[in-house]
Amino acid sequence: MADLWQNAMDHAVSAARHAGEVVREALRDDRKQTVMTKSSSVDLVTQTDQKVEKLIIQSVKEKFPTHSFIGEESVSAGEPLLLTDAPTWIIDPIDGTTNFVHTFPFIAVSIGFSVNKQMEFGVVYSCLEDKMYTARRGRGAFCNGEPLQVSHQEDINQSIIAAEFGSTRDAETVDKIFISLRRVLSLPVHGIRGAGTAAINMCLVASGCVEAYYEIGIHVWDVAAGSLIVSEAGGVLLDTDGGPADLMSRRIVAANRRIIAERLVKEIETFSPIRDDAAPANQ
Ligand SMILES: O=P(O)(O)O[C@H]1[C@H](O)[C@@H](O)[C@H](O)[C@H](O)[C@@H]1O
Ligand SMILES: [Mg+2]
Ligand SMILES: [Mg+2]
Repeated sequence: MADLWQNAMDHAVSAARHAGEVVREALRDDRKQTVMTKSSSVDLVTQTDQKVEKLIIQSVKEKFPTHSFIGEESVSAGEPLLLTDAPTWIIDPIDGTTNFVHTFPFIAVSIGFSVNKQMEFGVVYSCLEDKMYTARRGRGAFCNGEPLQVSHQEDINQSIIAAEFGSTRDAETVDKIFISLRRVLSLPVHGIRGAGTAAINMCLVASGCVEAYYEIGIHVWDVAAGSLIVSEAGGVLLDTDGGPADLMSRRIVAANRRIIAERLVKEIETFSPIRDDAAPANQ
């Protein structure tokens, strides 16, 4: 049977690689980046985020004019965040913008692709590591062409967990984040790490470098591509309440094994940010 989406995935890989060149070029350009803010004073965006997203979307439209898009910076500029059954490109042009602004070396271009609301492929390009993570539904996950396999560890006390502080800094949210961190650290676990980008955290789960990653506050574009890379590497995805993963819920647990995911969920002080598919406030 002809593989309908391989051509689209090949385009996603070349678009992500080109986007990575634009990111590296911007880092080499010593003219000061204009840094803007979105939902909070620490939720950063730059002209490079916006430029990269436009480049990716334009290149896709030329080849796949009927496809739909959910792009982080397009949504921020007012485009609807609507996931339909249509072939949809779910794009985070720079995942790890704070890292980009500070040249902290974990910066990803994340491109997920869904049809009938099911991920068909995911591409995450770690620009400074030159690592191209890819997954095609039912066909495994890879990094630069090498197969990926999650960790075999089933004891959370022998695990490293990835977590992030996010960009919401109100006292109530910060308290909940620290309650979870304290509980997880005190299990104890071997360590807690954070790359500063959800997409790369998920690729670290898929690579077997960390046993699990969790976060509350992310968006669908942060995790769409990484979710397929994790599951195709043999991993498990849950919501932070222990239910099935829901890419629009703004909550994610990605783990190597269900036993690790479910043990982790017991320690997470979960809460519910406004969903990505919630009706706009002014309706
Ligand atoms: O805004 P970008 O695209 O950099 O995405 C990151 C979020 O900004 C962080 O709050 C969040 O904690 C994650 O790091 C996420 O990847
Ligand atoms: Mg992001
Ligand atoms: Mg981003």
